[in-house]
Amino acid sequence: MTPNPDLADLKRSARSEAARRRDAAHAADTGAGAGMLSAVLAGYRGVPLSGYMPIRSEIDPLPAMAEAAAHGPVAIPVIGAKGQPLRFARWEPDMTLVPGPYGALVPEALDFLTPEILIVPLLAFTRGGHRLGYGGGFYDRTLAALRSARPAYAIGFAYAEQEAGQIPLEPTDAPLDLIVTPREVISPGIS
Ligand SMILES: Nc1nc2c(c(=O)[nH]1)N(C=O)[C@@H](CNc1ccc(C(=O)N[C@@H](CCC(=O)O)C(=O)O)cc1)CN2
Ligand SMILES: Nc1ncnc2c1ncn2[C@@H]1O[C@H](COP(=O)(O)OP(=O)(O)OP(=O)(O)O)[C@@H](O)[C@H]1O
Repeated sequence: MTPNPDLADLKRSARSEAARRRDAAHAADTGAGAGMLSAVLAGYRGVPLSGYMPIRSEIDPLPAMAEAAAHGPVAIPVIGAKGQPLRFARWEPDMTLVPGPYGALVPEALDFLTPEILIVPLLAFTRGGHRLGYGGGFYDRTLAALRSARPAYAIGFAYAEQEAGQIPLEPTDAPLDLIVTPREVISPGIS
């Protein structure tokens, strides 16, 4: 696809503004988010789940992942190569992790699985289910690939302050099915 310089500029400035807002929310975090996420995930016990190892000021899903791991398989993302979908390696609380590309930790021993529910990190979201990430297109490619075979349920996990009125969109942006914040659970399309 021909790159669109205006859209790239818009996304770049949306990312830096969103990162500033997330940093401020992170500094004031009271830890309430993981409880909201656990309550949602309790409805899907035993379904293969992917979480993430938080980097920068991402909201921490680890307590909810640990609880889910007591009931079924949980994985974390592993970057194979730039421009390729993510892969997901089985995660257990207290397992040995090593630094992966871009600083996120990955399991030392890789046991890959296919998640059906994905807890998706983000910089900004809209109530309509649009998402802004770091610009690698990793989750967009991953959700597109997973959804070409079977439904994959994407749960955006974020601070309430990461909500944006609108996000510059590309045709390849994969929508979120649900958004969980420490304050509320948002079903895009139902307002
Ligand atoms: N915790 C966590 N783990 C994750 C992700 C994530 O978003 N959060 N990923 C989700 O994909 C993958 C890592 N992806 C990343 C992609 C890009 C950058 C990054 O630093 N990008 C540059 C800008 C690059 C550009 O604009 O071309 C930056 O933000 O400065 C970081 C992580 C896999 N693991
Ligand atoms: N399914 C796809 N197939 C091919 N290219 C894609 C796909 N999804 C995204 N891209 C490309 O990847 C690049 C980055 O996408 P985008 O800016 O939406 O990333 P992001 O959602 O912010 O990042 P991430 O998903 O890694 O957190 C864009 O140039 C986009 O066109």
